[in-house]
Amino acid sequence: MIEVKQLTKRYGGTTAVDDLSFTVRPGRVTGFLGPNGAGKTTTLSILVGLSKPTRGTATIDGVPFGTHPRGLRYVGALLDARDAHGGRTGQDHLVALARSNGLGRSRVRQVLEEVGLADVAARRVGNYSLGMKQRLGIAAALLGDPPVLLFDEPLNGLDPEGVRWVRELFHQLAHEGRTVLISSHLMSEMEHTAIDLVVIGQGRLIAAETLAEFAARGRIPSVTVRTPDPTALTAALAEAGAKVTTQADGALSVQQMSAGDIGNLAFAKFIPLHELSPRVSSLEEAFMKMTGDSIEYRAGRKQ
Ligand SMILES: Nc1ncnc2c1ncn2[C@@H]1O[C@H](COP(=O)(O)OP(=O)(O)OP(=O)(O)O)[C@@H](O)[C@H]1O
Repeated sequence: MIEVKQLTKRYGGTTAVDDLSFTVRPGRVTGFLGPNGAGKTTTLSILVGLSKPTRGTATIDGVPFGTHPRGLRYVGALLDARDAHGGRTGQDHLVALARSNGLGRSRVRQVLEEVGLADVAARRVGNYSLGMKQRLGIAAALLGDPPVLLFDEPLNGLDPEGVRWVRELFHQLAHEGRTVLISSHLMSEMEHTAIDLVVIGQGRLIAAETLAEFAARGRIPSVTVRTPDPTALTAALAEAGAKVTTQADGALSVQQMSAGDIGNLAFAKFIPLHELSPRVSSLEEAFMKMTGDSIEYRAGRKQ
C-alpha cells in the first residue's frame, strides 16, 4: 500500500505539494489526476526517493522507498520517458538497469516482448518516437516484476492502439494484485482506466474516492432548452427556482428543474419551445469544475 501523509514540498517560494494525504490500495488501478502544475510529478518523485519532502511522509508498505533494499524488484516507476540515454539501444538501456538491480538478461528479453519493442530493441533510443520511449519506460518499470508500479503520464505520445494496449496492461497488473498508480492531467485518459481516483489541484487534495463516486458527485444533470423568447423563459424559470445560464449559441442551460417541469411551465406561459434535451455533464466537465479553482495558469493570467 502507498501512503502519503501530510506531505508538503516547497521549492523556494513555490509550494508544489501542500499537506497532501491519501492512500493507494493494491489490486486496483488508481488514477492520480490534476491539472498541469498540480504537484503530481513532485509527489511521485518523493515516493521513489528522488526528491525529499519539506514535511510529511510518502511510504510504500510503511517504508520510504529510498531505504528499501529491493529497488526495482519492489517498485517500478516510469517518471520521464525521455530519461533514457539517446545514444544507447533500447536493449542496452534495459540490460544496464537489470544489471544494477541483480536481474538477468532473460528478463530483459521478456519485458521487450511484453511491451512490443522486441523488433526495435537494437535501435538507438534517440531514434525512438515518444510512444516507443513510453513503451521502453514501461518495460523498465516492469523489469523487476515489482508489486508496486508508478507511472507518470504513461499515455502521453501513445497512439490509440498503444492506449488500448497500455490500459489492458494496467488492468492485468492490478488484477495480479499489484498496486498501480497512474498520473494524468486528463480525466478522459482515466475514465476507462482507473477504478480509484486521487485528484489534486495546486498541491492540495480535491478528491480521493472511486471513479464511480466522483462521477456521482460531480456529474450534474441539466436541460438544454431552445426558445424564440429566451428573455421570457429565463424570467419564468428563475421565478420558479431554476438555475439558468445562457450558452454561447443562445440556448439556455437549466439546472434544478426537470425537462417535464420546464415544458409544463413554458406551456402555461405560452412560450414556444424548439428544443428540450436533458443531459448530464461529462466526467471531464466534472473534473474541470472541481479543479477549476486551482488551475495554475488561466488564459493570459497567472494565479
Ligand atoms: N525543481 C523545481 N523547482 C522549482 N519549482 C518546481 C520544481 N519542480 C516542480 N516545481 C513547481 O511545483 C509545482 C508542481 O509541479 P509538478 O511538476 O509536480 O506538477 P504536475 O502535476 O506533475 O504537472 P504536469 O501535469 O504539468 O506535469 C509547479 O508549480 C512547478 O512549477
